[in-house]
Parts: sequence; structure tokens; C-alpha cells
Amino acid sequence: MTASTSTAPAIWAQSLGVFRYDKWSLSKSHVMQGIDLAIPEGAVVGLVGRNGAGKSTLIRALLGLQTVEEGESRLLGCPSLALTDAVKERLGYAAQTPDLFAGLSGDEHFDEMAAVYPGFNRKLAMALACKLDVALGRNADQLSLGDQQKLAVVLALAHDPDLVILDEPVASLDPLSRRDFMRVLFSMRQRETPRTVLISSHLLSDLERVVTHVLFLREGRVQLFEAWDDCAEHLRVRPCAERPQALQAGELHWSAAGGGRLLVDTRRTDAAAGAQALGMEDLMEVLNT
Ligand SMILES: Nc1ncnc2c1ncn2[C@@H]1O[C@H](COP(=O)(O)OP(=O)(O)OP(=O)(O)O)[C@@H](O)[C@H]1O
Repeated sequence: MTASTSTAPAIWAQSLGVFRYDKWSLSKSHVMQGIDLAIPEGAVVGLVGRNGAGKSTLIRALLGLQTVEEGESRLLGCPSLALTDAVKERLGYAAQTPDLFAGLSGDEHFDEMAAVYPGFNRKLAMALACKLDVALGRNADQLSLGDQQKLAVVLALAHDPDLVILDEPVASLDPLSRRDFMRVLFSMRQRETPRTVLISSHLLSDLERVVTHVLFLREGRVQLFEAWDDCAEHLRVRPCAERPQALQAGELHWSAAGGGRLLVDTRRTDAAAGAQALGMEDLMEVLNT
């Protein structure tokens, strides 16, 4: 299922696949395969999946940081493997493990960024650091992991990028910092030029409040990509003890959990009597059991 758009997608992929090689058996297997994506400009997409589902692999492949054996992808219309400086200046990325200079303070990171990126906006950086309560005077290696994550996020956002990609940016943040971060993320939606955000996270109740779309990955494949409002309005789960031999129109997935449940799309089936609405966490459980 793919959300459609009338303008060129900010993130696009076709048949994207990555292999893992086993050096002992000399065999290879897919880590990620058949990824087709068309993420519209201005979407705020929650990238969701279990540990090892392939979220970081997909993000790295889209950014051209990961060897890709199959298919192709584009960011802001530019091939991932040949991102131009002009496109790189429009990107903001924070990796799962903060990528900082150990011996530099936050302020010194700002100096470095200002020297490299003409678009670096120190005023914006200071404002974000203030909102996220980042200690700018201390060297990165003296910061806690959560504070390092916050600094990495500030650095990713401080040139006001058109496309922001954040890999589990809140994993180590305390609840108050997470709340501040979600406010920053939400405020990023209010912008004249649409800004696109792809954010992976396991904190689904947080994501639910800020995303426009959700992208579920399972075992390296896209399970569901849909506008979150449409998921909330149209996806339902109903009891179904036995696995159907074949899914009918409007039936998306059978889950063994909870005595057997069938995920249905009420836009494509009337057989939704007794069906219940789902939050993002419920949907993740149904899609992964
Ligand atoms: N450097 C690597 N070499 C071999 N396999 C790898 C490597 N990095 C990741 N993998 C494999 O790729 C798969 C996807 O990993 P990935 O880190 O993309 O998952 P993820 O969804 O981001 O997980 P998490 O939620 O735990 O961060 C996993 O099976 C993992 O074992």
C-alpha cells in the first residue's frame, strides 16, 4: 500500500535491496528487499519496525551510506549514490549513534558546522539548543548519551534543511527531553516551504502525535506505508480465530496474537462488523505477530 502524491517525491526508492554476506558459509541473504517508496514533500514519516527490521539499513541506503545491491533511490530528486553538494546542504541527518567530535564542545561544533555549511544558522542552533536544554560548553565526550543525541539533533536541524532524517533520535532521552524534542519536531511542520521528515523510533505513542504518515518495516520489507489519519480512520482489527487460506479484498494481515485477529481496511471491505480501531502500538503488534 503506497500513499500517492501529485508532486515529485522527496524520498523515492524502487526495488531497493541490501544483502548480508556470511563469511563462514560464503552465502548471502537479504537484509532488505523490494523497497518501493514515494514519500511526498512535507510528509513527516514515522519509520517503525522491530529490532533488526532494517530501519537503519534503509536510512543509510537512502543517504548513500550503505552498499546497495539492488534497485535505486533518490533524495530530493538526486540519486542517493551521487548526492550533490547542493542537495547535501538541504539534508539534515542524525545517526542512531551520535556522530560527534569527542574533544569539541557544542559551541565548537557550531563553529565547525558554520565553516563547512554556508546555510548553518547559529541563531537557530542556539534556539534549538535552548529548547532541548543542551549544555553547549562541555566537550561531547563528557556529555551523557542522551545529551549527545540532543546535540546531534540540533546539528542536524541548524541549517534549516528541507529533508530531515533522524534514526532513533529519542532513544536515550528522558521523558521531559522527549516531550521538548516532539514539540520541536511538531513546530517543524509549520513552515512555508514544505519540509519532509523521516524519523525512526520505537516510541510509538510519541510518534503518533507528530507524524503525517507511517512506514512499517518487517524483515526488510515495507509492510505498510500510509497516511496516519487514514490508518486511524480506516484500519480496523476484528476477531478471526483461524488463519484464512487467502486474504480477501480489504483484508491486510492475519495475526495469531489475541486468539487470532484480522486487520481490515474499511475502504475496501464492508465485512468489518465488530471491528476495533487501533493505535500505532496495537497496529505494530498486529503487523508483527
Ligand atoms: N554491519 C552489518 N553486517 C551484517 N549485518 C548487519 C549489519 N548491520 C545490520 N545488519 C543486519 O541487518 C538487519 C537490519 O539491521 P538494522 O540495524 O537496519 O535494523 P533496525 O530496524 O534499525 O534495528 P534496531 O531497531 O535494533 O535499531 C539485521 O538483521 C542486522 O543483523
